[in-house]
Amino acid sequence: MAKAAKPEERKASPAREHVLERLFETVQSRRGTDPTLSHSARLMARGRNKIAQKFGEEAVECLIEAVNGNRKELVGESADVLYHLIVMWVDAGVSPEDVWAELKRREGTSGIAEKASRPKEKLG
Ligand SMILES: N=c1c2ncn([C@@H]3O[C@H](COP(=O)(O)OP(=O)(O)OP(=O)(O)O)[C@@H](O)[C@H]3O)c2ncn1[C@@H]1O[C@H](COP(=O)(O)O)[C@@H](O)[C@H]1O
Repeated sequence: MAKAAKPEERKASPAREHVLERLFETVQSRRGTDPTLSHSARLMARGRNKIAQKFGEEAVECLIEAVNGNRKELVGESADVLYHLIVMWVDAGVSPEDVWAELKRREGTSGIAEKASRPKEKLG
């Protein structure tokens, strides 16, 4: 009988990672296409400020659902945030691999320890 993987040996769900990568590829393929046929193309044609504004709006809607304890709505708003974040990555030339690499670089470093290691800001 196969042994159950220890928590540290368990791989991240492939489906979770792949859906974001597929979405990235889809949005990237929409760049410069007909904005009447693709919401992503329309959003990117409206420019970086509009993309950033939409991301900010979706993030605020997401945090409102979290604060209000609306689990189902939080799931939907989270999907909106991720979609708009991916549009922002495509527009800025950032790839999912860039972000995964940064997350992997941080693996195992506590946020508390990282903050404590920062150079102290000078006062006054
Ligand atoms: N995940 C999404 C996704 N989430 C949200 N949205 C759209 O985002 C829009 C948000 O509506 P809003 O009124 O807030 O935004 P807006 O139309 O820019 O409005 P204003 O700022 O002008 O007021 C809606 O049209 C949603 O359908 C998405 N549109 C596309 N995707 C994914 O992107 C793929 C490619 O889509 P297209 O680029 O449309 O082909 C799709 O197959 C999906 O997988």
